[in-house]
Amino acid sequence: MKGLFITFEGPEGAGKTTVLQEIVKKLKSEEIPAQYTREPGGIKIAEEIRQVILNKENTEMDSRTEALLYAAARRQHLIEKVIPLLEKGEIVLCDRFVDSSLAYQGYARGLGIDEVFSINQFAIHDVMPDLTFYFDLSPEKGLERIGKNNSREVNRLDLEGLHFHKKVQQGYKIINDRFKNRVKIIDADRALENVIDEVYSVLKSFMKR
Ligand SMILES: Nc1ncnc2c1ncn2[C@@H]1O[C@H](COP(=O)(O)OP(=O)(O)OP(=O)(O)O)[C@@H](O)[C@H]1O
Ligand SMILES: Cc1cn([C@H]2C[C@H](O)[C@@H](COP(=O)(O)O)O2)c(=O)[nH]c1=O
Repeated sequence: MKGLFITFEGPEGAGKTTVLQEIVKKLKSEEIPAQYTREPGGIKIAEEIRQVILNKENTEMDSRTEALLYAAARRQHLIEKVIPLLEKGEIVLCDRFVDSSLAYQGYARGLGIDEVFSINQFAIHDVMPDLTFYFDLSPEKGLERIGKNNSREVNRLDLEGLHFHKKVQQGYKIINDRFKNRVKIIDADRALENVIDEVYSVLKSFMKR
């Protein structure tokens, strides 16, 4: 595929969405074709699956069901949106991808990183990101940031306790190590402008490689 698939990962409230949208604006201002998208979501069917997964009332959802729903949303999003854009040569910047499933469902929910990767292989068919930005921020600070954001709707995963979010962070450490060739760790505990500047500079260098 001709385009570039760039993913943004990290804990809740780390600043991924805010930075990602600024990066897309910067790329477009240089007339570089780039698209923002997100998981779970990005297209109608996957947005509908997102509503089911993140609905606060679905407290009875089984962990394997949760993992399969994320993988189903991922499959449809890849087929309908991501792969066609990559084939057109665009830069696709995606808010979360398979590493989220490995950290949240594989490690924090205890389903096993390898097991969750295996069900995702069925969904992604070896389509993996070219580059992943991991936004490094403590779960305490991330949850504090989203707590201050009144416009953000609290979802089912946000409501998990700090213990769960600490496990997510531990899971990401394992995954970042496993995929160190494609993961760039970004210190997200800085002024927003500094985070944007670093991500943009790493991305521009990557595009020239
Ligand atoms: N570097 C920063 N310093 C302080 N506040 C920030 C910074 N980056 C983002 N924020 C604020 O933190 C909140 C969460 O940001 P954002 O929604 O971008 O995070 P996220 O990583 O996408 O979170 P989630 O995965 O939970 O959706 C927002 O209110 C945003 O304005
Ligand atoms: C893709 C994906 C996401 N999650 C979790 C991570 C977040 O808690 C929510 C998504 O909300 P956001 O505001 O869009 O970040 O879902 C997950 O557990 N597994 C996944 O594969």
